[in-house]
Amino acid sequence: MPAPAAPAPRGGGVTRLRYGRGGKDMGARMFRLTRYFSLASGLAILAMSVLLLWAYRSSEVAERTEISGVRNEMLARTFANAIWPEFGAALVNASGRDAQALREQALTRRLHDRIRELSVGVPIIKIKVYDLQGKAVFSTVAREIGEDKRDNRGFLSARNGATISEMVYRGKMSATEGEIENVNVVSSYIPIRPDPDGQVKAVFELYADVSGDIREIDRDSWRLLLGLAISFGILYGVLLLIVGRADRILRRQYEAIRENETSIGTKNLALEAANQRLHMAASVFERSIEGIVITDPEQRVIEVNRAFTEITGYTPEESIGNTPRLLSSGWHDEAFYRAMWDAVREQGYWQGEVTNRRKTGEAYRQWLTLCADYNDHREVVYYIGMFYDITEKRLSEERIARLAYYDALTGLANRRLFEDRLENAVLLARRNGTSLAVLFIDLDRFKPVNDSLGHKAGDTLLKQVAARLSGIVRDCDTTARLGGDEFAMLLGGESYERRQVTAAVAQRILDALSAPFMIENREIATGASIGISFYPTDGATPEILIKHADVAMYQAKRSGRGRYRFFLPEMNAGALERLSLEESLRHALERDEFELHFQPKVCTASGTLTGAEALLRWRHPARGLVPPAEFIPIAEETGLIVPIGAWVLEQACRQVMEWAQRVPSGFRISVNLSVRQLQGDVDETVREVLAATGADPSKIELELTESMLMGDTERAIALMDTLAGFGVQLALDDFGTGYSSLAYLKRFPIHKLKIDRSFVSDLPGDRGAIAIVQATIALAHSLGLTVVAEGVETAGQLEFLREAGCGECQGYLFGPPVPAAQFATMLGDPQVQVIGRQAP
Ligand SMILES: Nc1nc2c(ncn2[C@@H]2O[C@H](COP(=O)(O)O[C@H]3[C@@H](O)[C@H](n4cnc5c(=O)[nH]c(N)nc54)O[C@@H]3COP(=O)(O)O)[C@@H](O)[C@H]2O)c(=O)[nH]1
Repeated sequence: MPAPAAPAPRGGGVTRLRYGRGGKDMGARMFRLTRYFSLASGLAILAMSVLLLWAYRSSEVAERTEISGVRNEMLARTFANAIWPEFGAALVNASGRDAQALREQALTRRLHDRIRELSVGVPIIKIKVYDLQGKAVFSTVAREIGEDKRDNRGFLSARNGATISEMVYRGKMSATEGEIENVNVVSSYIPIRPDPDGQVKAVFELYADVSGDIREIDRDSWRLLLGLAISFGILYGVLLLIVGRADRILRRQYEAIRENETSIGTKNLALEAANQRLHMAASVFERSIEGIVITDPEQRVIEVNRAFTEITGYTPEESIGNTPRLLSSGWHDEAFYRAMWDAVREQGYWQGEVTNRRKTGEAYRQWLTLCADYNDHREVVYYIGMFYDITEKRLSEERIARLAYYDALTGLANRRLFEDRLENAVLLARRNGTSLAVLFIDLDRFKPVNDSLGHKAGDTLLKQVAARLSGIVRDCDTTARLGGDEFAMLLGGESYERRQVTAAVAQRILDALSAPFMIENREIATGASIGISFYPTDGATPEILIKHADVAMYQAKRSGRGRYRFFLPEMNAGALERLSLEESLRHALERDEFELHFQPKVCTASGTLTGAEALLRWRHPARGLVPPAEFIPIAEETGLIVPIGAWVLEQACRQVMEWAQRVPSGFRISVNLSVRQLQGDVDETVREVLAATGADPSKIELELTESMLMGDTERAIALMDTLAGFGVQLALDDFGTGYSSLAYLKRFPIHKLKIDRSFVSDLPGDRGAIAIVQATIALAHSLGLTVVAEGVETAGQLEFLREAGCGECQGYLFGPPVPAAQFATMLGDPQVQVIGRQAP
C-alpha cells in the first residue's frame, strides 16, 4: 500500500488565508463613483459656466468696445469736420497758452456749445482735444483743459495715427453734463487729420457712455447663465442618473466579488481543513496499532496499513489485489464465514474472533471488526476490516484461567476448583439422594525430602505423586492438590457410599505412594496418610467435608502414618485440642511459660561431664509440662520457633555465664536450631545474643540436622561459616538419618557428629547398627571431628561406644534432661554417675 503523505506538523506547515470584511487581503475599498462624479462634475460645470460666461461677456465687451470705438472714431471725424474749419487753427495754436486762459477764452465756450449741439442724440458724454504735444486744449469738462497726456499710451498711439479704444468702469466721472457715477465708458483716442495731406493735426478723446450696453450684456450674461444652469443641470441630472445606476451596478458587482472572495476564502479554509483531516486520517490509518485492510466490493484488497503487515507478515504489494482469504487458516468452516458476511450485509458490520494464519504459516488469533461502507445509493463501496492480534492475550487468559483453577506445579485441580466441584457434587448428591466421599491425602515424609534434597527435588516428588494419583481414579472423579504436600480426591457416585469401596481406593492410593520414587537418581520412599469423610453422614457442606477428612487424616498420621482413617465424630476433639494448643503456644513466650532443661553429656572414656544439651520445656498452666514433641512441630509450622529459639539461645548463654566458675574446662551447652531459624537470620540472632549476654562463644554449641543443610547447601555452608566465625561450635545432629552427602560433609565447618539415637538403641546386638556407628565414628575421625552418641541408655551401649572410640555420650544412662537447678547439683562432681535408668 503506498504510504500516505506525512501529516502536517502540529501547529505549522499550513498557511492560513484571511478573508472577510476585516481581512487585510480583501480587495481595495469600493470606489464612490456617484460622490466623486457629483463633486467633479459639479465643479467642472461651475468652472465651465464661469468660463463660458466670462468668455461671452469678454467677447461682448470687446465687441461693444470695438463698435463704440468705431462709432467714437466716426463721431470724432464728424465733429472734426464740423468744428475744424472754425476752430482748427485756434486749437492747433493753443498750445502756447495756459490752461486758465484756454478755459476762459470765448472760443472754448463756443466750441463747447457747438459740440453740445453736435452731441445731441449721441452717447458721447465727454470730448477732449489734445494738440500734438499732448496738452488738452479743449474739454467739455472745463477743469480738465490743460491736462498733459504726452506720455499717455492712448494719446501716443493716436498721435501716431492709430485709434485706440478701451472700456472702463468709473465709479465717479466728470462728464460734459457734470459729475456722473457708476458708468461704463468707452474712451477712444482718435487721430484727427482735417487736411488733405492726411497729417495728424490733433487727437480727440471721446468718452462714449456704454452703460446701457454693459447692462444689456449683463442681462444677456444672466440669461446665458440661466440657460447654462438649466442645460448643465439637465445634463448633470441625466449623467447623475447614469452614473448612479453605474454606481449601483458596480456596487453590486463589488459585493458579488467580495462575496465570491469570502466564499472562496471559506472554501479554501474548508479545503484546508479537509486536507488536514485527510492527512490525519492517513496518519491514523498508517500508524494505527490495529491492522486495517480495505477491499473493494468484490473483496479484493485495495489498501492495507503497516500494522496489517506487522501482524500478518504480508506486505502491501503481496496483499493488494488478493482477497483476505490469503490469511485463511482453515480453522473456521464455511458456515462461520457465511454467518460473518450475512451479518455484514444485514447489519453493516460484524465483530468477533478469527483464527488466521501469518505468512510464516503460524496461526494467530485476531479480534476482527468487519464493516461495509456504502455510497448514497446504498451500494457497498468498500469493506473495511480492522483487527488486532489477541493471540498473546488469549494465551495469557488461558494461563490465568489455568492458574486460577489448576495447580501450576502438578496440573491437578487446585483448592478453588476442588471446592467448586465439591459444591456442585454436594448439590447433585443432595438432589439425587446419593453419597460422595472426600479423601484428604497428606504425604508422610515429604518435609525431610524437601529439606534435605531441596525444593526442586520436592517439586519433582509432588509431580510424580500427582501422576500416580491421577492414574488411580476415574476421569469423572476429581484429584486436586490443595497446597504443599496435601492432596484431595472427590469420589462421586452411588458406589462410594459403601465404605469398602472407598477403603479400597484409599488402599490403592497408599500402595501407589508407598512404592519408591526416583528423584535425582535417588530412590525416595515416602508414603501418605489419608483421611476420609462422606456426604451426607460426615458433613453437609464442602467446608465440613474437607475439614473432617483433614481431621481423619491427622488421626491417620498420629496412629502411625501410611494408613487411612474414616472420619469419626470423636476425632474432632483431637483436632480442636491441637488448635487450642497452637493458640496457647502463641502466648507462651510472653507469659513466661517456657523453661530449659539440661541433659548431661559425658566423656565416654572418663565419665566426666563435658557439657549439656539445653532442651526446651513448656509448662502449660492447665496441661502441665507439655513435651517438645507435641509443641515443637506446631511452633515450626507457625513460625513461632524463631522467637522461641532465640529465647532458648539467650537462656543457654545466661546459664553458661552463671555456671562459668563451676564447670570443668571445655564444658559446653548445646542448643538445637530449627530449620525455620536457619531460613531466617539466625546468624544475626546469635551475634546479638552473644553480645547481649557476654557469653563465651566457645562454650556454646549449636546443633543442626543434616536435613536442614541439604536444601540450599551453599547458603547453609556460608551461614555455618558465619556462625563458626563467631567462635561457637557446630554439631551435626541425627547424623545418618537424612540424605547427607559425604562430599558436602567435608565442606561443612562443623566440629562434631551426633550419632542418632535410632542407631544407638540397636547397639550392641544389631550388626547393621554396629556397622553404621563404627563407620560414622571412623568418618568423623578422618574428618577431624569429635563424635557424640545420643540416646545411650545401657551400659552395653556405653561399652560398645567406648570401644568404638566414640568420644562423648548422652542418654538416660547418665541422666534425663533436668531443670537448671537440679543440673547444677551435678557440677560439683568430677564424674557423672551412671544411673542406669531406661527412661526418665
Ligand atoms: N529446635 C528445638 N528443638 C528442641 C528444643 N528442645 C527440644 N527440642 C527437640 O524436641 C525433640 C524432643 O525433645 P525431648 O523430648 O527433649 O527429647 C530429647 C531427649 O529427652 C531425648 N533423649 C535423650 N536421651 C535419651 C535416651 O536415652 N532415650 C530416649 N528415648 N530419649 C532420649 O532425645 C531428645 C534430644 O534429641 P536431640 O535433639 O536429637 O539430641 C527433639 O528432637 C529435640 O531436638 C529446642 O530448644 N529447640
